[in-house]
Amino acid sequence: MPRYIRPSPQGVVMVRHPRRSGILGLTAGLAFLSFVSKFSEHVQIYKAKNQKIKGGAKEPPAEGLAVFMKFILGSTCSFREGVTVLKLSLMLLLRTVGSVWVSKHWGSIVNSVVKQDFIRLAKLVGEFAGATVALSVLNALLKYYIAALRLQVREKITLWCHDKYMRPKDMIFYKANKVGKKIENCDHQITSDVERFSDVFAEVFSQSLKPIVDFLVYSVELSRVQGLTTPLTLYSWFAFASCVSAVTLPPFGELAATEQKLEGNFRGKHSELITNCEQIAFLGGERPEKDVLNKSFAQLISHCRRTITASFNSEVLRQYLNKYFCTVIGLVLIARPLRMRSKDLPKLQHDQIAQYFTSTWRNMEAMATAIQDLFELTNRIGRLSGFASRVRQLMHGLEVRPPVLQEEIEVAKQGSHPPVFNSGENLKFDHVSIYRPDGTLLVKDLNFTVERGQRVLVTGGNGCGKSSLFRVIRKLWPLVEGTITMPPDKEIYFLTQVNFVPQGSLRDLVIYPASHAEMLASGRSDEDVRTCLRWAHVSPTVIQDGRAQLEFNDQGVVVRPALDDVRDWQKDLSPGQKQRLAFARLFYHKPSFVVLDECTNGISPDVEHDLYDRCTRLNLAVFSISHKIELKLFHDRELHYVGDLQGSWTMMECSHTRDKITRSSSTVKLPEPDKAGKKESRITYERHVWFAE
Ligand SMILES: Nc1ncnc2c1ncn2[C@@H]1O[C@H](COP(=O)(O)OP(=O)(O)OP(=O)(O)O)[C@@H](O)[C@H]1O
Repeated sequence: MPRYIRPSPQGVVMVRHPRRSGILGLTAGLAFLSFVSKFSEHVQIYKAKNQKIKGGAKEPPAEGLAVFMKFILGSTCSFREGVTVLKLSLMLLLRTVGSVWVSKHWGSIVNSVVKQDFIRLAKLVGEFAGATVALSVLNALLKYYIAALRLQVREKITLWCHDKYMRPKDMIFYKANKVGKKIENCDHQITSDVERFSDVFAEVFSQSLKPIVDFLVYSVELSRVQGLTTPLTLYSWFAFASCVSAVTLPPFGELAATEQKLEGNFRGKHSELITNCEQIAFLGGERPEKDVLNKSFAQLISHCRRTITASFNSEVLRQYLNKYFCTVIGLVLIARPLRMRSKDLPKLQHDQIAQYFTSTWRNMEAMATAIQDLFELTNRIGRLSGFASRVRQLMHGLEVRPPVLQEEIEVAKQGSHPPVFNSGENLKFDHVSIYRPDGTLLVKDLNFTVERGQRVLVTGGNGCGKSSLFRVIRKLWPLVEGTITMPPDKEIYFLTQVNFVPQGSLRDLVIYPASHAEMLASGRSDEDVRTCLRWAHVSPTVIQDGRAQLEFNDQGVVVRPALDDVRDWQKDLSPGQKQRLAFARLFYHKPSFVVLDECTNGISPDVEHDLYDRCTRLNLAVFSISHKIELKLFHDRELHYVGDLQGSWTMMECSHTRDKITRSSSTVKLPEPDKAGKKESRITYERHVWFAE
């Protein structure tokens, strides 16, 4: 029971030993904080576990927020972020000190008003006006450091992800999206999930530090003025209220993670629409595609609805217990020292009571807000742990790719043809078998050699594994069995069916992935680039008939781009022009071996033939994958995949040249037997053109 009410330079104090009470208040405050942190963590883990069990999943989450944060921030953040955190903490501390000063000053102002001491009032108001300038700067700095922390964390995590995603030679960007255990909507996770995590992290950090600091400062202040009874009563009340709210608290972490997943799916559907918009437009697919978009959006919305409904019950209780009923308790606590003081003490002046009431009420209000914010943090921390678990999964998925075809490789290692890559002049296959990432055999026991300058046509039915052979050579898929001897990676060049158009100038399109500076450093010039464009029939220079091979109409103006021109090539170039540009790039790099994977579909036969001749003149070993049998004329041998379950294949001569006439022939199956009952027909091609040496 308070024995004294005495004015002091720090305001009206109601206890005999204010300093000792303050220290006890601090200790009690720290103990309460530790309870709050353990409580939130346990509630989240318990709720998530409950949710998983209800949802039928086997495993409860093994790790809490602390482990996620240690992994994410420990792998990415550094000294710079540490300094920002320190600065932010300092600002938060200073702002709380400022708020305590405002409470006390307010008490003094009320005291002067009640006493009608206008000279003192003017002095106090003047002080208030001056000191709050510093508080304004402090608030602005606080916002600045929160934004800076958010940006820095996002920057560090995103760059870390880019480093792993685009790690040279590992091709994680391909494997994570195409092979084995994929990372779902990887693009969305790197762009959106990381951003959301950084936002919520900075928010939680700033909003958790403030209530913690406020809570401790006001605990000390209230204990010092009123004794331990007031803070302990408030702690007990809030602990009780939180236990009650926890029963209705939804698993915010799980809900936030699911929401992000559904957001990613929804965005992925829009991306698919953009990628395939032309095909869909030709097919008139608006209705089914709209259904796909709406279905994905409906899943997202219904999840969000479930989340807000789940929050409703807990919110009603929290509002009443933490906000309104708490005011009732506060009023009882504030009146208690006045009501219970000893009769023998001197009578209190009105101004003293007004000062005591104003500053204590403000402190009490501030502490109650701080405690409420601490429990409110449970929601925010829940959301943070949801985002953190997704970012952690993403980072883990980028860092550690689960092995593909491991069992098959282990078996092969015990046999006589373990998987080996050797380096050598020619491309050589010794007992090589190709498997799909799911373990299906595509080709068995390939044995042949391709020397520089030789041309091999790879044929076979759709999906029999023609392109897969080259995925293994390029190490996109693992080699399971046999030895591949090959020149260095940079000596083998791949032109794929779907043409990729890099960004940049026309020159960049040809020299990709080299930069302009690298081109100059290697002694190559723009003239080389122009020559390659001409060889590939895509030169912007008028050669004959007043037209250039590369020209297009831009709003009524004929554009023939210069090498330095940067345009939206994806839009400006037709599919055939893109394929020709890919050949210009090939001629620029002049590798020893080139794989042409159905990359001439949009090119007219005269140009196609000239491009093949050019490859021969440049002495490139050519591997062509094509269904066009007339291309046999441009190849020496044919590797044919039978497409059976045993992975059979044949290798045969496919053209011969005599008297400057090249001939090739194929036997094709007829759709139905002809009048004579023949089921097959033989087609022969001849080529009389002979290119100048
Ligand atoms: N990333 C992948 N993961 C798993 N399977 C794949 C992957 N890419 C392709 N496949 C499968 O591997 C098989 C062989 O594909 P591949 O592209 O080599 O066939 P192809 O003979 O080149 O066919 P086409 O003539 O139609 O181009 C197909 O069944 C295909 O569905």
